[in-house]
Amino acid sequence: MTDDLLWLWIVLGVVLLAGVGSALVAPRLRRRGKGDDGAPTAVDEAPQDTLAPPDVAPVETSPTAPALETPAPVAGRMVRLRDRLARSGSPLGARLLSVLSRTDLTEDDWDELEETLLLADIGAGPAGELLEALRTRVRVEGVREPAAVRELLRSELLNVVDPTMDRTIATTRPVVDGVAKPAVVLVVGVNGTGKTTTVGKLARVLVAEGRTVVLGAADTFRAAAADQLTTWGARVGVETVRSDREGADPAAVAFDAVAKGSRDDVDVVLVDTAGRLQNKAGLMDELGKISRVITREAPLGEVLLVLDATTGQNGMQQAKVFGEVAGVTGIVLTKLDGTAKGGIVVAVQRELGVPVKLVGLGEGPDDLAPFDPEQFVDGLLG
Ligand SMILES: Nc1nc2c(ncn2[C@@H]2O[C@H](COP(=O)(O)OP(=O)(O)OP(=O)(O)O)[C@@H](O)[C@H]2O)c(=O)[nH]1
Repeated sequence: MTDDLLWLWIVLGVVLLAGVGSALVAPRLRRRGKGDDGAPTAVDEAPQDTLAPPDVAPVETSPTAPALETPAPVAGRMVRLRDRLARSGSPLGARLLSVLSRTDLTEDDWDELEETLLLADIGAGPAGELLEALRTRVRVEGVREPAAVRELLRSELLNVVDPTMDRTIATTRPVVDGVAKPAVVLVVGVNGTGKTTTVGKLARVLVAEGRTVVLGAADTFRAAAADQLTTWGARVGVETVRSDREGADPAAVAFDAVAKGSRDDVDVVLVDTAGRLQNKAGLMDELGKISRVITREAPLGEVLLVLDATTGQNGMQQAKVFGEVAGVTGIVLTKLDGTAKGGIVVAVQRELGVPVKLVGLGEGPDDLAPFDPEQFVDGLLG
């Protein structure tokens, strides 16, 4: 009886093994050659790697993170602007100096000076003040020496640029109810002036100074703007908060960015916005909502208005609208490398009553400098 049972088990085992073996071998044969009817199967035509056994896991190729860049030091960047202004075709200062150095200045000479100033976009008000001051000093001091004339012009130009204005960017962290919040900087302006680029460059300036930063891509009008900003941030290890939906609520993105900045305990949150609003009421609504929503999470430390220096007086009207609706606290004058008309610095400060704090000097990642009136005037004088 026991022997019979043993044989039964052996026979069952052999049958089972034969079944499993053929089940494994048959598909392999089909893969290698033909189907049952000898015709090539769909599997034959498939690329070889699709036949890998399921227990071989696909290799995860995570995208290689870009190597982090080290932003250039901030000190000395203005020197580059000074040199560029000085080398530009016909520096404002050189023309002013050539007229001022004439003996016995006539009314025609003064008219020529005025015209030169107006052509440099300095604006009628500041031009009048500058000429008045120069007339008085030339009459009283009777300056003739080229070096003395230069010094006289330098000090009067410096006066109209106003070295007393506070040009620091408010990036000191505010403390609310005993908790340190990130300093929030909102960047506004007409589209194409260089807002996104400026936010990216400013992030690099802050990183160069050892600050931690989060970016908010609240320019939801153009999906590419968020991509552009994300790339700027990634290059220096800075995260960007964005919405994947084009046309998403910019205030919601701004809020999320500031909330993330608070959670991550970062020093500064920079928020980029869109500038494509059709009318003043729409602009006021959108920027008003962004500011209100941000301040629920942290105080708004700075509102920077980005202006394109090459648009000269034409950009002033738009600048004024932004100035009225956005509570601007500082100006970023971009593309100063593309104009010899440095006078716009003076005009825009006068029109808006706020200082130029940063200037754009080119398309390079570190072509943004804290504005320095003395270096600027030296550049104008050539
Ligand atoms: N030469 C020069 N070009 C600049 C400067 N700043 C920005 N640009 C260029 O200006 C162009 C527009 O810049 P963006 O930063 O995209 O402008 P934006 O205001 O964000 O534009 P929207 O997103 O359309 O609202 C880009 O080609 C920048 O490289 C600067 O200081 N000098």
